[in-house]
Amino acid sequence: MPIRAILTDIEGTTSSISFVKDVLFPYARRALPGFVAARGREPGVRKWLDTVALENGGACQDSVIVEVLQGWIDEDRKHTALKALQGMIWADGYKSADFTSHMYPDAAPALRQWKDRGLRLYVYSSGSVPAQRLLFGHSDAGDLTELFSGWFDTEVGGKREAASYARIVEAIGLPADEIVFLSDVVEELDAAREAGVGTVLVDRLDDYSQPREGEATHGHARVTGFDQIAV
Ligand SMILES: CSCCC(=O)C(=O)COP(=O)(O)O
Ligand SMILES: [Mg+2]
Repeated sequence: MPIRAILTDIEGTTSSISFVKDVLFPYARRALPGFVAARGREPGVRKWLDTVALENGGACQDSVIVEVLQGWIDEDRKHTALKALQGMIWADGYKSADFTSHMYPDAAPALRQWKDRGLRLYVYSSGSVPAQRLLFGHSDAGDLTELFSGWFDTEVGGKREAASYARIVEAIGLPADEIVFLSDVVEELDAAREAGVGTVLVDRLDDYSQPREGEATHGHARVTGFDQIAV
């Protein structure tokens, strides 16, 4: 079956886990109290703060919501409300050039080559769609946003649920077996495979001290960089 689209994860796949954990998360954690104080009344922000409050028993002070969110950052919770708020906070960091996003050296050349060959490229990450656009728009390899035909976050569903990939397949409008999903997380690849999508485990040795080999790959094709992916 010819491959006509690539769907890629971000953290641990195009970009290092340490960039997300050591740069993005601490930035959001530090900026959160000021962000909520300054913008907490904006409807687009309030909606997510209220979602967090509801999950913590209902109405509570903003200072409590901030503490809950900071706890979630520490736990690396992939909660849609947290991810939406993080994306808004990171916008300031990228705009003021506090950081650019990490791209593995093999990622941007491969994405460009696949695009030039006529493949359609999509992103599926736990990071919100605005955060994904920021990350690819301010990467070490320049602005890569134009390469992508679509963006998906957890509003489509969790990354370990087959139904999310079925929805993405529907949105892309190609047969599932003409799409390949790239990720560092085996459970995400299992869910994609259940939906009929092709899978490649991107096993970044800088991110994972133990290579996932043999049974640990759950039978997914395994590469250590995008330059090893033949499509
Ligand atoms: C794109 S925003 C930064 C990454 C992030 O917050 C995150 O949770 C990434 O998870 P992924 O699904 O890309 O592994
Ligand atoms: Mg990942």
